[in-house]
Amino acid sequence: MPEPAIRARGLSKKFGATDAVRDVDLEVEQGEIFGFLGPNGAGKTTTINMLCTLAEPTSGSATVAGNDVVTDPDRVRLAIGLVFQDSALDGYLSAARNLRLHAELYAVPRAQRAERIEAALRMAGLWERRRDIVGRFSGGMKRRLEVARALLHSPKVLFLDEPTAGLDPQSRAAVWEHVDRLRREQGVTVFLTTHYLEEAHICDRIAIIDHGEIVIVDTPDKLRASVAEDRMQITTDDDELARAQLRERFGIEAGMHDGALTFAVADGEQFVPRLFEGLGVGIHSVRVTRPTLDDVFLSYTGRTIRDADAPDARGAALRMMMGGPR
Ligand SMILES: Nc1ncnc2c1ncn2[C@@H]1O[C@H](COP(=O)(O)OP(=O)(O)OP(=O)(O)O)[C@@H](O)[C@H]1O
Repeated sequence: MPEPAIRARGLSKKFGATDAVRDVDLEVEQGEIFGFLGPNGAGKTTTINMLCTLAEPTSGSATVAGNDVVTDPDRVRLAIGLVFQDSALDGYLSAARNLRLHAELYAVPRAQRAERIEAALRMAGLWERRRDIVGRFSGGMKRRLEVARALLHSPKVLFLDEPTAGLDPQSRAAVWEHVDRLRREQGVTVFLTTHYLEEAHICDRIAIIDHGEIVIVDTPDKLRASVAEDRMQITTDDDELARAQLRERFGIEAGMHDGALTFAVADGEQFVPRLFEGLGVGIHSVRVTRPTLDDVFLSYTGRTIRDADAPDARGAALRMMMGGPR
């Protein structure tokens, strides 16, 4: 087995009496896209900061690309790329100049700089705009440039903290496409946090963290399957007969909703061929709806991610009702 890209054992951080991160155990494989989900104050940034050597653990240990974050922080820093919520680009400089500065800072060998910068700009779709001042870029372009910059020194692990926060849907999609390509073409391990659950599908696995503790880790599919069954809606030649057949042949109780026979099964997609084979009634249409990651988040944390994050009074009231942090 290759060494995991990230390994944490009992990783904990206290701020005074606050347990920001409690006893986190994690293993992220090389080349994996790993998502870290949790409401505000759950401990995501503190965990990332410890893994990136920006904060020291109170107890426990972690390695990144095989290097210990406490005893070998310099090697960890060389092995990682960082993209945080706040832009660290210089808006007065051109895209290419921003990358050149970073390459110098990370001592990318002089002979390789021009080539790497060109490759990074092309990958980010910004080669044509390389001479433009970054201050004039859209939010999405800046974020793609930041990801490109974070990869210039060929890190093994890329940390992205809310890389799509505040971007419009089109720019968000472009950032994810970029991240996905990086993984496919360069095998980079990606550790990311996001508030947009619908975007967490890009992840191979997701960890849900709440009150500083990891609640569950699994693939998006398995997480969805763990909280609810798929919902199926079918229309047929004879819905009453189909309903009786579903009960008799499959042991399923179906109801009529919105003009369709509706029922729940564990794996809708696999059930479709069985349905066609065994129902014995002509089927006109089949619709399979899977539980969403919002359902998963609600089930494991007792809150929806948006309620939990809402800065308004309604969000605060909800959190109080649910016993969460205010
Ligand atoms: N420097 C600090 N001093 C004191 N408490 C802190 C500090 N940093 C974080 N905390 C506390 O630790 C807990 C975890 O915070 P953290 O920023 O890691 O959460 P998060 O999940 O990243 O939230 P967000 O989505 O808002 O970034 C919170 O209760 C926060 O108030």
